[in-house]
Amino acid sequence: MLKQNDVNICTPVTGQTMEDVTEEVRSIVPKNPDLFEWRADHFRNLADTEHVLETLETIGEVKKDIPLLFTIRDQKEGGDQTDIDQSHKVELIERVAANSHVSLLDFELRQPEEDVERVKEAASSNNKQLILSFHDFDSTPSSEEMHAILREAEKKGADYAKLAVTPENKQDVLRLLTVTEGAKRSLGIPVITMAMGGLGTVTRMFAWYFGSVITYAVGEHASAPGQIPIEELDKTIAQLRKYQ
Ligand SMILES: O=C1C[C@@](O)(C(=O)O)C[C@@H](O)[C@@H]1O
Repeated sequence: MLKQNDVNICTPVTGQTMEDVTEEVRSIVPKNPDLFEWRADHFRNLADTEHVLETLETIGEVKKDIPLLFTIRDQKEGGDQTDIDQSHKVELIERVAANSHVSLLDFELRQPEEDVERVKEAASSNNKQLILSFHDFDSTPSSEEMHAILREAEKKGADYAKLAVTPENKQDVLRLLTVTEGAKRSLGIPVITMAMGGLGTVTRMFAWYFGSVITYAVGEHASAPGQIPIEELDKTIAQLRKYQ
């Protein structure tokens, strides 16, 4: 599964069709990510559950033994528009949770309480891990709020607490890193943090050093602002590792 107490590089997959998604995974495999994220909100045919499950099979055939994270990102938190409503989304996640190719699910902390509960139940009854995440595409909340968000994810039963923010200046970037370091010491679950956009790129390279266990990198296509290609991230991480 994922490396604990160490960084895992995750490459999102954003294709719109079964063919695109499968080809994307196939071409990223040689780049050796630690994890794939299927950002299924970009998929054009989510309403057809059987087609989604079939696509998981084709991903399974090409992804080697690299774990797969399944995410349908809400539009309010940076996702694409989908062809399904909220209740269909939760039902689909429940079906996906039972699929053997999927190891982890990502769901937003700010989704309706009963839906978070259902996704949590789907994850634990299928032995899958759950990331509860929070994205702020406008700003960086106060340090107290960021701590509270990560703690809330733990309280709601997440296996990983994730926080993505948008910095307006370098102080915001430093606060995110400080919160990461503090949360790593005080929470009982691992944290995943990043500051988005160019100002935050340093967190994609180095937040792991402060305790974040996943960093998202471009395999073929970016899924959020500020991600850098996996080949370059690999070198940067290796460089710090060598001398730390
Ligand atoms: O939540 C995250 C983190 C992310 O938003 C990022 O900023 O790298 C990228 C998304 O694909 C992923 O689901």
